[in-house]
Amino acid sequence: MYIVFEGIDGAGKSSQIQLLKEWLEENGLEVELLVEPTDSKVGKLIRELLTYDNATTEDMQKTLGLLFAADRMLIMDKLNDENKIIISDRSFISSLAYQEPKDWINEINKYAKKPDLVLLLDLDVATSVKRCDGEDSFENEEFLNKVKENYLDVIKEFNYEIIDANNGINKVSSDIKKAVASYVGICSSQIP
Ligand SMILES: Nc1ncnc2c1ncn2[C@@H]1O[C@H](COP(=O)(O)OP(=O)(O)O)[C@@H](O)[C@H]1O
Ligand SMILES: Cc1cn([C@H]2C[C@H](O)[C@@H](COP(=O)(O)OP(=O)(O)O)O2)c(=O)[nH]c1=O
Repeated sequence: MYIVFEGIDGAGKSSQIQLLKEWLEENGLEVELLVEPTDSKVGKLIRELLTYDNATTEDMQKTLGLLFAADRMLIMDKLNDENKIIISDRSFISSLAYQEPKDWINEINKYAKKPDLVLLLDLDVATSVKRCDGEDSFENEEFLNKVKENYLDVIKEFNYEIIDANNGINKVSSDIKKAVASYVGICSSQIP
């Protein structure tokens, strides 16, 4: 099963993925974690470009779109293991939310595997900017407002759950577990 966490910067994806992994493993399930951008040479180049002031320009966004698409192709083989639950921090859905135009992003990602479940951590943009260190040029209210709008549009094409990420960490984790339970055969009555 391929579960993907999506959301704007600082939504709580990394924190929640760790809590979900622990819970799934306590329930006897094998879990593997992935993250995009990856730690490949392509991923490292992406992270460097994200710190450049021109990262949000149309030309650079097209370059980033191609680099993100290439970077995720490097891990596509890991997504076919049906004996594990693969949880990824981001996917090509991030490209649909952050980059554009949408039809081109879909085309260059047409070989990317579609997630079985997308968990969209929906956070207020002002809170996101407060939580982030401002290193990436994307971490500004104007850009992230557009990203948040894009997420709520593109997500409808997938099997998804929207999680209110403005709550405390334990409440968010409980909501995520309740959303995931039926997909992985765990009884949700056990979830506090
Ligand atoms: N529910 C929450 N309430 C308050 N702070 C949170 C919450 N979830 C995460 N944080 C904090 O916000 C920051 C970003 O969290 P992180 O899990 O790294 O988000 P992401 O992976 O989406 O960027 C971290 O400092 C983390 O401790
Ligand atoms: C995977 C992906 C990430 N991104 C952006 C989202 C983040 O701003 C940045 C990833 O940096 P990261 O530090 O991982 O941010 P976060 O903790 O919020 O995930 O790259 C895209 O623009 N397109 C993509 O396809």
